[in-house]
Amino acid sequence: MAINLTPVDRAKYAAARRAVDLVEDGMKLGLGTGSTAAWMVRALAQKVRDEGLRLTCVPTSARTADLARELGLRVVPFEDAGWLDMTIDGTDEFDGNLALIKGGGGAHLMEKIVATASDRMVVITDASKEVKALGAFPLPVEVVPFGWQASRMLIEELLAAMDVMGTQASLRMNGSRPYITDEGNHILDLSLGRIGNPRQLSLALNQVPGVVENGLFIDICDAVVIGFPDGMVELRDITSGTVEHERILFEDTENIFSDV
Ligand SMILES: O=C(CO)[C@H](O)[C@H](O)COP(=O)(O)O
Repeated sequence: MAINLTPVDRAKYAAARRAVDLVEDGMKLGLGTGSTAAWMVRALAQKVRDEGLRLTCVPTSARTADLARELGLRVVPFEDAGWLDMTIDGTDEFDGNLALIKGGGGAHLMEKIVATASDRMVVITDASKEVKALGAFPLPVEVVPFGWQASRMLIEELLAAMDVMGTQASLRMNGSRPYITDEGNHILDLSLGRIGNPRQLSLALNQVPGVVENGLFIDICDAVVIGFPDGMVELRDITSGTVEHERILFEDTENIFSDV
């Protein structure tokens, strides 16, 4: 079968494949959300088929749960899983300390809960998402629908006193209606340009009444796998301080690509 993926998808798939190599029999795994995480779910399902692994999977969104079940992975409710061994997820941005902006796919609340309840969070990404300073990607903030306008005003007031370049908070839309998260909330996307102090901003945002969670992941991610279109991957582990390079071969991927 001819494999006809975009270069970005090849990069995402390569990263996903390398991350799945970290999965061992018996693990309890958090499954992220987004297009890169979907590659990981496909690669994981293939590994389970090939090696007969027994895994327990906790998805971070209804979308991921549907895909994982469809591909035969064992999905359980988070409350039944307990502490997880590892979460593998995508990101919208990451910096040199592996601080992240997530939530472009609207799932950062569940993603943050699941990742922080895991021994390790491994992020999978293509190289375009690495930044010197976080903030070019609009920062998602999940807010409860009740009084979201008041939360927005308070957030914009707060941003004026923070080390950021922009202060605009836009309600995320789904066509002509506000976007609704899996938890029934809205999302405000903050156009910040550059975030001088992500930790301070994250703490301050979560103090605003109505804010459920923001998309900054600070000191949560342990390792990043960066994929490239030619199959090269770089695995940077911040806990061990190691950097590894490897090439993923695409030849054995027909089963995965055939369901895309
Ligand atoms: O945070 C997320 C969803 O809430 C995603 O991980 C992030 O948006 C990256 O998505 P993609 O892999 O499609 O680029």
